[in-house]
Amino acid sequence: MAQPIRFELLRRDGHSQARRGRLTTPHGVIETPVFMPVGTQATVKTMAPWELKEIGAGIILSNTYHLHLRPGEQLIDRAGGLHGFMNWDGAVLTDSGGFQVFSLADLRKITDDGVSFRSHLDGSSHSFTPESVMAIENALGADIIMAFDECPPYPATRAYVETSLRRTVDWAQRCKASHQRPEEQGLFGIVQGGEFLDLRKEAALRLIDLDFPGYAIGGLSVGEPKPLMYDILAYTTPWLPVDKPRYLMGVGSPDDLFEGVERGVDMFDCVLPTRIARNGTVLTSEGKRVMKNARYSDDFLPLDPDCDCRVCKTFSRAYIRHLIKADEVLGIRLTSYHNVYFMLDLMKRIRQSIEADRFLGYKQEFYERYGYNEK
Ligand SMILES: CNc1nc2cc3nc[nH]c(=O)c3cc2[nH]1
Repeated sequence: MAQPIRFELLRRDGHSQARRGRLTTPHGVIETPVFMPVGTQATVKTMAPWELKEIGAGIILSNTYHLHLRPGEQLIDRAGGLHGFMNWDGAVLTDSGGFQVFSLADLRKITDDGVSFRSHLDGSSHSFTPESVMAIENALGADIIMAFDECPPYPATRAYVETSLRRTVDWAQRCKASHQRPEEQGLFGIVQGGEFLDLRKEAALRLIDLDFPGYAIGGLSVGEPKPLMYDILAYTTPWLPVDKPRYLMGVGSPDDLFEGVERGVDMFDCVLPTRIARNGTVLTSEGKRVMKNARYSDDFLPLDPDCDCRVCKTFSRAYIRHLIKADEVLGIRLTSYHNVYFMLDLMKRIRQSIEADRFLGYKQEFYERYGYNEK
């Protein structure tokens, strides 16, 4: 059977788990490690698809939970799936909704069959099962779809995590059995197991038996201390197939990208760059800058003098501060555009550093300038 998703491992770093790879999808070739901008409701907030294209975004994420509730997968299916609806010809990955049900919906009830919940929008009753979520993701038409899983809260007891792990593996099997478009959409399994390393290993091995084209590491970036997230990552990735992509869900900030790549992660997604942009905070090579700060009122430098993005080549900090202070919509468009460019450009430099066998050196260099001095 033709596989819609193919991964080539191009180079392994000699001094860490970092990898340089290439992910071929029905909507383009993605260089890894890759950062995926988040487009929850079929839009990366404030950005048009042609802007995403011009800054080099190859793949974006959208959310099954949100799009099922509004406008509904039937409408999107009639529009030609997410690609037709958004008029985006790059790749799309959809999350499977489990995490959003637990982080957004009300009155959730979870059983071995699935989850029932009330919409956070209008309180209407809904239920997700592996089969119903596959039907939604098949209708949305993403190139990569996530299996329906349960992301345990942090902290959670070992007993709770064990039950939810068993459920997640059982649901992964049911997703695989009910996936209607396996030749067009690659289905990734999601490794759970909480903070319990033996359960992480069990989850990985049981999902590998189901042979997915890629594996996500879930249950992280849910409030656990970062050192714990990094330790769980370092333990889990070696159990996953070296020739398949590893996707760390919901991560992360610039330092998380370095720490994740160093521990063998190929794919990342995070709302951070677009979320902080909407309150006027920008990412730069010298750290974050809060543009509302009065110190920028007559600062005529670009947001980041080292950045080649269109915003940094066109506008000053003073102008952007004015827009943000005046609540002018152009303000958050410019900060969003710059922040997404920053994350994509950072990932490009990380890929180049792996190719040049200087990943750890580049990490140290970035940390010192950005202000994460490890000393
Ligand atoms: C922002 N942090 C975060 N976003 C996530 C999305 C997820 N989706 C499915 N399954 C997960 O375990 C999961 C964990 C996540 N952590």
